[in-house]
Amino acid sequence: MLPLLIAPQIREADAYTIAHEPIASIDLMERASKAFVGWFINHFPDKDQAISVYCGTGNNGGDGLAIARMLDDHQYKKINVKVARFSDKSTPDFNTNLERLKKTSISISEIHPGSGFPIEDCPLIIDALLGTGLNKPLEGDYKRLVDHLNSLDKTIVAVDVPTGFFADGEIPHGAGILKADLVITFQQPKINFLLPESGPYIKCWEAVNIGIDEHFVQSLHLPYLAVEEKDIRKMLKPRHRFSNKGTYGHTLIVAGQPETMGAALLSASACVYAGSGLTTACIPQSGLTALNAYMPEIMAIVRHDMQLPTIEWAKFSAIGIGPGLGKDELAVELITDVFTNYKKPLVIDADALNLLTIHRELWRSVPENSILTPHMKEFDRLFGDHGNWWQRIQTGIQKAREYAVFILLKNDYTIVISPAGKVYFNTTSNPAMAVGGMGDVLTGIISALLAQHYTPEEACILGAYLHGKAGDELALPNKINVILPSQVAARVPLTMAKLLA
Ligand SMILES: NC(=O)C1=CN([C@@H]2O[C@H](COP(=O)(O)OP(=O)(O)OC[C@H]3O[C@@H](n4cnc5c(N)ncnc54)[C@H](OP(=O)(O)O)[C@@H]3O)[C@@H](O)[C@H]2O)[C@@H](O)CC1
Ligand SMILES: Nc1ncnc2c1ncn2[C@@H]1O[C@H](COP(=O)(O)OP(=O)(O)O)[C@@H](O)[C@H]1O
Ligand SMILES: [K+]
Repeated sequence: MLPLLIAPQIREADAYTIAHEPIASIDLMERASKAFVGWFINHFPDKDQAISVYCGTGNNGGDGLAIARMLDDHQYKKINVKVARFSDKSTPDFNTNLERLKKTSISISEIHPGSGFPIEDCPLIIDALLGTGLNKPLEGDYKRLVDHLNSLDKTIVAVDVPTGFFADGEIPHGAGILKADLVITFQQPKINFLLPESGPYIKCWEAVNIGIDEHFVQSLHLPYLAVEEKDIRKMLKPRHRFSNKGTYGHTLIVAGQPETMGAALLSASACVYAGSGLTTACIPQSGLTALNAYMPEIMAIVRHDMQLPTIEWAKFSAIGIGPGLGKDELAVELITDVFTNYKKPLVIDADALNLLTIHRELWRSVPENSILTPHMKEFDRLFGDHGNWWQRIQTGIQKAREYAVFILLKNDYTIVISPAGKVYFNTTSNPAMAVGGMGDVLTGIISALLAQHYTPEEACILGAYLHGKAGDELALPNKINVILPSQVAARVPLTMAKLLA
C-alpha cells in the first residue's frame, strides 16, 4: 500500500530524508525538480514552446527556479521566470536557486504587491507559486494573481499542487485556486486529489518518485493508504488442485423486486463470475423465469407475495443483501430475519442501507465486521448531510468504529474504511462505469469473495479493485465511453487471471 501523508507529515518525511539519507535540502530540491522535468519533457517535447514559470519565494518557488534552469539545460529556448515577491521572506533553497538561475540567460522578472500583472504571451505556464506550505486560503495579491492566471485560458502545469489547493483537509468554498491541466506531484498523490472536490481544479495528475525514505514513511503507520496492484497480487489466492465447489463457498444474494429484478440478476451473476462455488438468489417469484434464463448457474429461493421464505442459514458462507430489494414490509421483515439469524459479516447495499436509515433499531443487529457499500447519497442518508468529502471520510472513520463495520464509500476512487480506522483508496475504475447497476455488480463480487474466505477487509479492498480494474480493461484501451455492469461482471474472471499470472 502506498501511504498517503498529510502536509505536516510530508514535511516530517522530507526532514527525515534530509537528515538520515543524508542529503542536503538543496539537493533534495534538485532531485524533485529533476523528477518533474523528466516527466515534463516526455509530455511537452516541443523545445520551441514558450513557457512562463511563475514562482513564489518558498520551496515550491525554489522548485520552479530549478525546473526553469533544467529546462534551459535541455535546450528549451523560450523560458522566462516571473517571481511573485509578495512576501519579504524567502527560503534558503529558493535563494540558492535564484543565484544559480541568474547564471543562465533566462529572463527573470518580479511581480510586486499591489502592482499590475505582466502581459502573458506564453501558451504554457508552470505554476510554482505555492505548494504544500499553503496554510490559509488565498487572499490579496496571491488571489488576484491566481484569478488573473485562471482567466487567461493557458495550459497550466502545477508543481506538486496547484497554487491555493489544500493537499488535505477541507477545501473552503469559493477559495481562489489555480486550475491546472496537469499536476506533477512529488512522491504520492495528495489525499484531496482523490476526492471529487479536486475535479474543477485538476484535470489529471502524475506522481513522481523523489526518494523520500520509505522505511520512515511505513513506520508512521498512517491511516490513509492507496491500494496498488502489487497489494492485490499478494492478496489474491489461486484455486488449487483437488478443490471443489464446496471449497469456494455458497453465497446467498437477497435482492430484487418484480420491477428491479435486474439488480438481483446483476448481483448474483457477478457473484458467480467472482468465483463463489455456489450462488443462490433470494428473489420474488415473478423473477424466477428471468433468473433461470439469464444464468442457469444460479439457484433460487423464491419469495411468494408477502410470505417470508425459509432460509437454511447454515448453508451459506456469505450473504449479500439489498440490490433492488425495495422498502416494503416484506423487505423489512426479510432484512430483520437476515440480521437476526445470520451471525457472520454481511454485505449490505442499496435498499438494505435505506432500510437501516428508516429503521434505526436495525443497527443493533448488524453483524460485526459487516460491509456497508453506500454511494454518496446513501452515505448521507445513513449518517447525515455532509458539505464535503473530507468530512464524509471523518464521519466514516467514526461510524465504522462505532458500529464495528467496514464502510465502502463508492466514488471515482472508492474509499474503504475499516473499524480500526484505516482508510484505503481504490485506484481503479473510470467514468464509463457511471451506469445504473454497477454497484449491484460490486456487491455480488464482494459477497463472492467473503464466501471464498477472504476477510471482510480483503473482500472490500479486492472487490473494489477487481470491479474497477475489469471496468478499466474494458473501457480504457479503446477510450470507450460507456460500459455495462453485465460486461464488467463477465470480465472479472479474466481480470483475476491476469492478476494471478
Ligand atoms: N521540504 C523539502 O525538502 C522539499 C520541498 N519541496 C517543495 O516545497 C514545497 C513546500 O514548500 P514550503 O514549505 O516552503 O511552502 P510553499 O508551498 O512554497 O509556500 C511558501 C510559503 O507561503 C506562505 N503561505 C502559505 N499560505 C499562504 C497564503 N494563502 N497566502 C500567502 N502566503 C502563504 C507560507 O509562509 P508563511 O506565510 O506562513 O510565513 C509558506 O511557507 C512543496 O510543495 C514542494 O514543491 C520539494 O522541493 C521537495 C523537497
Ligand atoms: N465516474 C466514475 N469513476 C469511477 N468509478 C465510477 C464512476 N461512477 C461510478 N463508478 C463506480 O460504479 C459503481 C456505481 O455504484 P452505484 O452508484 O451503487 O450504482 P448502482 O446503485 O446503480 O448499482 C461504484 O462502484 C463506483 O465506484
Ligand atoms: K504550485
